[in-house]
Amino acid sequence: MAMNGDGVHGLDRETVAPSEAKHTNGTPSKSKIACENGEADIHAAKQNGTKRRTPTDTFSFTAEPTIEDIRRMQAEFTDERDWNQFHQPRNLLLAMVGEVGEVSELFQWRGEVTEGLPGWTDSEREHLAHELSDVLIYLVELAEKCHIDLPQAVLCKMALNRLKYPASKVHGSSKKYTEYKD
Ligand SMILES: Nc1ccn([C@H]2C[C@H](O)[C@@H](COP(=O)(O)OP(=O)(O)OP(=O)(O)O)O2)c(=O)n1
Repeated sequence: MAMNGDGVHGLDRETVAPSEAKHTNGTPSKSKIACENGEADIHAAKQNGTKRRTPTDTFSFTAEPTIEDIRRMQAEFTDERDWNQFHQPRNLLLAMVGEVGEVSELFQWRGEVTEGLPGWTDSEREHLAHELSDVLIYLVELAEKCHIDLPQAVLCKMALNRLKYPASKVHGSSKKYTEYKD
């Protein structure tokens, strides 16, 4: 039986970056504070997110289904087929990686592809939409089966990314954070 929302525990944020979770004096670490501020970040992103791009660059998603909606729909799909018995974390991981391979196949041998995929046919776009959806569906179910609250984990990880890559420091550079000297 697939888990309902009650069975999915929230992410223990201290497991996201265990080595950084607390300073030795017991005060919360920067990363823990960053994770806790994630909720505020989402509102700021909603207000500022599209301002930095020109109108021709903007593309946005519809609001639904949410990640939780996707988790629930996939749980119903597997329950109806008695497939939960096959959907352990490792199998889901392998299935997801297989679907990532199918996405890669669509880009294979095309050379660089620019944003918006100019030149792709409707059928190629539809195929890509299907394969990307397969990846997302398996990713969401994998997170569920690992008891990772994916939306909260994403908020937390983005907050950590902002700490690791301050815009003022890395603007316009694609260097890995380990390449910065200070
Ligand atoms: N045991 C399974 C089999 C399928 N699916 C669901 C999740 C994916 O969204 C989709 C994957 O189906 P396929 O394995 O048939 O893969 P494709 O749809 O990519 O078909 P193909 O490999 O022919 O492109 O169906 C699932 O949850 N569990």
